[in-house]
Amino acid sequence: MANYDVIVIGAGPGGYVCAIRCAQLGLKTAVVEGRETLGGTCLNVGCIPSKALLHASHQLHEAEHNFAKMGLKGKSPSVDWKQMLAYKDEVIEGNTKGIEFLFKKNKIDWLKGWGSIPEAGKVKVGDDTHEAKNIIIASGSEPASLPGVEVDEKVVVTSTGALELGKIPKKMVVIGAGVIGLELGSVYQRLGAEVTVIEYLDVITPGMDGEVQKTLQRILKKQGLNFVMGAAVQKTEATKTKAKVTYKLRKDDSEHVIDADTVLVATGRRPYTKGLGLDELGIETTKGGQIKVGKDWQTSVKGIYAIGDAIEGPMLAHKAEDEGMAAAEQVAGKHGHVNYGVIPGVIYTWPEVANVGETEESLKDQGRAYKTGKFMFMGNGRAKANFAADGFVKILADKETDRILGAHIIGPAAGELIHELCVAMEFGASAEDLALTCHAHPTYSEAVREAALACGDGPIHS
Ligand SMILES: Cc1cc2nc3c(=O)[nH]c(=O)nc-3n(C[C@H](O)[C@H](O)[C@H](O)COP(=O)(O)OP(=O)(O)OC[C@H]3O[C@@H](n4cnc5c(N)ncnc54)[C@H](O)[C@@H]3O)c2cc1C
Ligand SMILES: NC(=O)c1ccc[n+]([C@@H]2O[C@H](COP(=O)([O-])OP(=O)(O)OC[C@H]3O[C@@H](n4cnc5c(N)ncnc54)[C@H](O)[C@@H]3O)[C@@H](O)[C@H]2O)c1
Repeated sequence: MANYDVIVIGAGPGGYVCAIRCAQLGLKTAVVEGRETLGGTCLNVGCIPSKALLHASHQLHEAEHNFAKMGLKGKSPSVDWKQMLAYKDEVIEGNTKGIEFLFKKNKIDWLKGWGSIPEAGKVKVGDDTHEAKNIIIASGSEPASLPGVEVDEKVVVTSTGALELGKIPKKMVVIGAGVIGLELGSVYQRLGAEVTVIEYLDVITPGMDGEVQKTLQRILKKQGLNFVMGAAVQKTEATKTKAKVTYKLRKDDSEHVIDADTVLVATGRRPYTKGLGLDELGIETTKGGQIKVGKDWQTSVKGIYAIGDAIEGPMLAHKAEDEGMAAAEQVAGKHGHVNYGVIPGVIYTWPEVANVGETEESLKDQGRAYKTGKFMFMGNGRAKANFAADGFVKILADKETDRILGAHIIGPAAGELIHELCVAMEFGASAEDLALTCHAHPTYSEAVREAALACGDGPIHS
């Protein structure tokens, strides 16, 4: 069979980006993918379809809540669920076909099927064994399971099933107030479902800045999402059309039961490495099943690398992409680099939430002296005009040097605004550097500048 410089296993954002960079660097490259389409979890059942449904349902929310205020009167649109799903599928197809085009353009072979690694330097796909000087595992992740909860992807679903429900449920229970639970919970709440989110902890979106957690939960509650906090789900019992969810409140151990048409299990994801032959190869993994890698993304076996959701770190598409590019550069004899301190996270609810770097909590834990510059979107003219004045920008800077250490945004276009702060942090900028940069008016970005001003002598509009 063919000989390659590199075979990448998995065509998600980690794998396909890695393969394109390998090809750009002159390496003969193939990608093994078992799915029918390229793009992995992100393009097929993750980032892209969920954002399509968030976009569509947000338009409905705007029509129902804000159009009349602007003088746009008349009946709000009704929901044609089949058409909404068709739109979502078209978006997926456009994106996955786009990766096929990029593979052809970069002369990357797609080896169709599920791959395994019989020994270093060899990848088996079906009956064929291919040789490769380097192998990069980018096999991604799958939804974590929950004891007592049996997923049928019809009534009790993971995010995958939730992206193609037969109909909009009247009552939905979401287990887990993490990113998936809040994004997809918001979709169905906007489309008319009564959504209850059951969360084990006392806060939503663990790990995020505490003030943002509280603000987001308050806003989502106001939009109509119900929360049961500090509750451990014990079991689900499903028929063909309904389910009962039993949970225990941690504070008093009392047991409660709630009914739903659909139960979304969104309690995290775990690495997917089934069938690769890791144990036989002696590739070391963590207790959580992540493949262990060194600073160059090489595993414990020489010539075999791993990236993306299959290794440690945040399970995010852009983190996987960055590792894909860096690993490709390592393989090509260059110096790949990922700055793990500047990986943004975005939750695509309305308002959006975005963060990068340290939180107040992590800085306190480190005992590091910091200052906070905060600006409410209420003082931003563009946000007020667009009914988007909920939320704030918060910048955390070193108390002595003024260097930006982290930023937290809840508000309109937070997922775009955060990148100004990422670039600033990459360049080692101070809050004053941002505060002295002219920002166009009227833009949401002015709120970022005002937060930077708040780290110094104070913002203008509050
Ligand atoms: C509902 C949802 C929404 C999300 N939204 C976002 C978001 O908005 N932003 C964000 O940054 N992240 C988001 N994520 C997370 C994001 O999808 C992942 O972090 C990202 O896809 C990881 O990329 P990856 O390349 O490591 O793996 P994956 O995308 O999981 O791709 C791995 C690929 O490898 C293939 N594969 C596995 N084993 C083999 C094998 N042995 N042989 C052949 N092929 C194999 C799989 O079929 C799969 O296609 C979301 C996830 C979900 C579930
Ligand atoms: N916008 C984005 O970037 C985006 C969107 C979707 C998914 N993702 C990625 O996908 C991954 C998985 O997302 P997720 O939302 O499933 O996981 P998550 O880790 O974000 O959240 C899981 C939540 O479930 C809770 N939980 C765990 N066990 C529970 C139980 N028994 N009962 C009640 N609650 C329980 C946790 O406390 C946590 O709040 C995340 O790592 C995320 O980064 C990212």
